[in-house]
Amino acid sequence: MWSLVRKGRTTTMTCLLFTQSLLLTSNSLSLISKPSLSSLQPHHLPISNLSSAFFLNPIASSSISAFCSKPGRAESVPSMQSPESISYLTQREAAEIDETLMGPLGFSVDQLMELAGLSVAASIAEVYKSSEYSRVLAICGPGNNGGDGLVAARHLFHFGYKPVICYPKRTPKPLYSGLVTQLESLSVPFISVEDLPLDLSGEFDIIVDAMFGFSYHGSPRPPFDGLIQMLISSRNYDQTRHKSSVVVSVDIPSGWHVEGGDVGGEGIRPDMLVSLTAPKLCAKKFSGPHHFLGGRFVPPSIAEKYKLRLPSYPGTSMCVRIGKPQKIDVSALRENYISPEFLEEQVDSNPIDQFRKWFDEAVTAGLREPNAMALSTAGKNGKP
Ligand SMILES: NC(=O)C1=CN([C@@H]2O[C@H](COP(=O)(O)OP(=O)(O)OC[C@H]3O[C@@H](n4cnc5c(N)ncnc54)[C@H](O)[C@@H]3O)[C@@H](O)[C@H]2O)[C@@H](O)CC1
Ligand SMILES: [K+]
Repeated sequence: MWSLVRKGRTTTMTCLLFTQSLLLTSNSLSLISKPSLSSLQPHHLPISNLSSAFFLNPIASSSISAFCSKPGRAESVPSMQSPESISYLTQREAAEIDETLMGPLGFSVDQLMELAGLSVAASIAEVYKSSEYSRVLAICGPGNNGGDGLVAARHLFHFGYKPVICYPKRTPKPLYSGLVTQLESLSVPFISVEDLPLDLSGEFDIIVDAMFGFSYHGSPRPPFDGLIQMLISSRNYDQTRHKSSVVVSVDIPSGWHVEGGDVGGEGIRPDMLVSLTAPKLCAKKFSGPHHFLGGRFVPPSIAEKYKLRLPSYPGTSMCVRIGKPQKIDVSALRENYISPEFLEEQVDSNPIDQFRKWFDEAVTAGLREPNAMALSTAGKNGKP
């Protein structure tokens, strides 16, 4: 919403934008005599109710795009199944389901891996928008969990992220070399463990932990012991930072016991866990803000055999959230923008032309629906 407020010789323009709606308040172009918010209220919610309302400088497109890309925004995927009511698999059950899918049920490993990796990328994109979290490091292990990471990185590339791959123990099977070739053909860089920066948060917004999945056992061997330590220490180190990289674990937080979780209490603490097929028992110990389920390929026969209670996937989505998203502090979403005074002469005399300028700015700033607006008018006395 924009309003021009006459103030002596000058006109003060206040721009209040909420949920991408533009609101012109004026008999022609929002010229009113009293710049009080209360005078606007017959047409709008009271300011205290406008949870996503911002004062902003309408000339500054960057302000508009800042509004469009609030960090950590999620939720086009619904869900909300209580974590207590869903099924968790033992390590043996997970391996058995794997064997059944790829045996009697006729799936191939690359098929399932493709769907698993796509689910991971889709879950990430639900929560961490590429406009704010573009720099991704995928750390991939030697098994299928690592393969999921390679696939996820490829999809993230196509979603607009900038992935970098650390894949220190390559598996010389055609499936894996194919995945590497696909990434290389997209010019996705590969980085060695030695070349990784000590401060991962300085270089990456998201770290995809695709080191180990449900076949992990024992203690991590090199170089993964060091990589896991890097994730842990980078997190500790970065607690003082304004923005540290987020860790997304694929299926299992690497280094955790598949059933017991982080038994020593010193393992990685991912921000997001994407369980595949069905969560494993360790996922009960996951306390991060974003738990998703992916791998939308479980046929009813498997679900029945293992008595799986899983949240249903909404629509055509490849992922579904488990549990409620963290409560959002609505007041923390609020941002104030100082609107500079400017002369009435600066406003185009033709309100349609002026509107067109502002509209073009909204389009240029990348608003999702720049044509969404509300229009209201005021009389010559400035009253609505
Ligand atoms: N339905 C399914 O079963 C599906 C499984 N997928 C993925 O496959 C994963 C399981 O894959 P895998 O069975 O290949 O196993 P993992 O990827 O869990 O890991 C196995 C590899 O890790 C190594 N390893 C195990 N313990 C280690 C340790 N302590 N230190 C160092 N290396 C160690 C093993 O030698 C082996 O190379 C799942 O977690 C999931 O991510 C998906 O790709 C597709 C669907
Ligand atoms: K993992």
